[in-house]
Amino acid sequence: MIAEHDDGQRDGDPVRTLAETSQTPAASAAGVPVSDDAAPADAVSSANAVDADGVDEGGADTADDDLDPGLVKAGRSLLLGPVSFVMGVARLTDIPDPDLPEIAFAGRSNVGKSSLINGLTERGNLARVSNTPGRTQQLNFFRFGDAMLMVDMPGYGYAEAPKAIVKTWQKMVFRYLRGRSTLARVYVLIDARHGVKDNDREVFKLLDDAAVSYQVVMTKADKEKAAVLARRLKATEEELRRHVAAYPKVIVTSSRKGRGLEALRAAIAQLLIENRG
Ligand SMILES: Nc1nc2c(ncn2[C@@H]2O[C@H](COP(=O)(O)OP(=O)(O)OP(=O)(O)O)[C@@H](O)[C@H]2O)c(=O)[nH]1
Ligand SMILES: [Mg+2]
Repeated sequence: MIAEHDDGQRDGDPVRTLAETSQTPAASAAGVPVSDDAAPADAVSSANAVDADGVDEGGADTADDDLDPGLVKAGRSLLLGPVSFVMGVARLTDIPDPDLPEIAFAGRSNVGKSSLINGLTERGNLARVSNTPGRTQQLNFFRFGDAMLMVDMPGYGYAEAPKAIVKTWQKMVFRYLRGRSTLARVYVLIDARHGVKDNDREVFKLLDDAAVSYQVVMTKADKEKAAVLARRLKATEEELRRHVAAYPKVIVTSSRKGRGLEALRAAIAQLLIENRG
């Protein structure tokens, strides 16, 4: 039985404004609300300590408490503020003008990209989620005020769709990652149960070669025991040290349990602050 939310974006949908919160609009023209005491990058990643007591039992990561409050506030204001679906793109010639900083969520099919976007924005149906690998088949662009664009990407690797179609969209994913001038960071999602696979390594190499900054986010942490997760986290961070464009710290998340979302929001806010220079 395939469970999916079917009220997300559609091919060729008109621009669609989604639920707007009462929060301060994310973006003054400059982007993110800034705290004068913004913490260094490492403060954000310190939220990733793995709990010692087994599979995540739910609730936000307790280490979220260690985050810089200014960045957390900026991250919440940005990600929980107004967001609109801009368009779904099947051909690179159709993508929106590169007039805002952009972040993209990449990863193997079914790793949890669309779910993470819904978790980060607390909009259950912003991005389409499915048990079937290969649900997202276009580059889906979301706009956060005047602050940034976010892209939900089709997955790479195995997908339950005709081979020729999968090949076309995966080619587009790789070309987009290589050639988008406004791409501020790619979040490469890795399933906590599976760790880094060879097709993830291909993406790491592509991003290294293209000098596109990227950070690994582990997903579905609720599905893995804490001890295994801790080992996998260490191994992944060790592997990333060999990659020039990789951010050294991994953020551990569970969209299902809300874990790590505050840390990721704060990291995105910090990125935009840095990007603004
Ligand atoms: N247990 C658990 N399941 C999750 C989590 N995040 C996503 N899932 C499930 O994983 C499946 C795939 O999620 P999606 O968000 O559609 O994954 P995706 O990477 O966007 O997939 P494609 O678009 O097909 O590449 C769905 O059944 C989700 O409910 C999580 O944090 N924990
Ligand atoms: Mg998806």
